Amino acid sequence: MLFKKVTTPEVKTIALVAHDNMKPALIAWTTAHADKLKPHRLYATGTTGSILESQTGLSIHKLISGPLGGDQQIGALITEQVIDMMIFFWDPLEAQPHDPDVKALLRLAAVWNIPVACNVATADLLITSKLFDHAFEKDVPDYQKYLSERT
Ligand SMILES: O=C(CO)COP(=O)(O)O
Repeated sequence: MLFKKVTTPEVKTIALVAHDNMKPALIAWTTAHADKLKPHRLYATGTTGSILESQTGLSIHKLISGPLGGDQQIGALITEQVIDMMIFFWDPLEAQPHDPDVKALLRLAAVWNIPVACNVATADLLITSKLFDHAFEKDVPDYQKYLSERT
């Protein structure tokens, strides 16, 4: 795969997602960091977004609920390079009906070099990074080159 440099902007688009048993942890984390999150554009799967909005007062663009396709919507936004960062507290102790979608979302986040936090410790590291509020460069797949070499 050929890669190219892109700049992740200062104001980021951040996806927030949590499975049901992990929602309390995401609510607590989002509440604790609401001031730092507020300047950024926030997206979430349906239930997570509705709860976070009502509990934190943050404005959140809500997608479909995860089991009904929300994980796939976030994955699609990653391939369109809309999402810059993802906080996804998936449940390591309970199988989900949409496990294939969860795996697909995590795979696309890896393909597109998205910073992802799957637990509170990593989320804390990301949000306290000096790059959280600054632009930074990263490598992503160079789709135009990929296409031109295959056609
Ligand atoms: O299932 C999810 C992620 O896989 C989250 O979906 P909800 O936010 O709708 O609960």
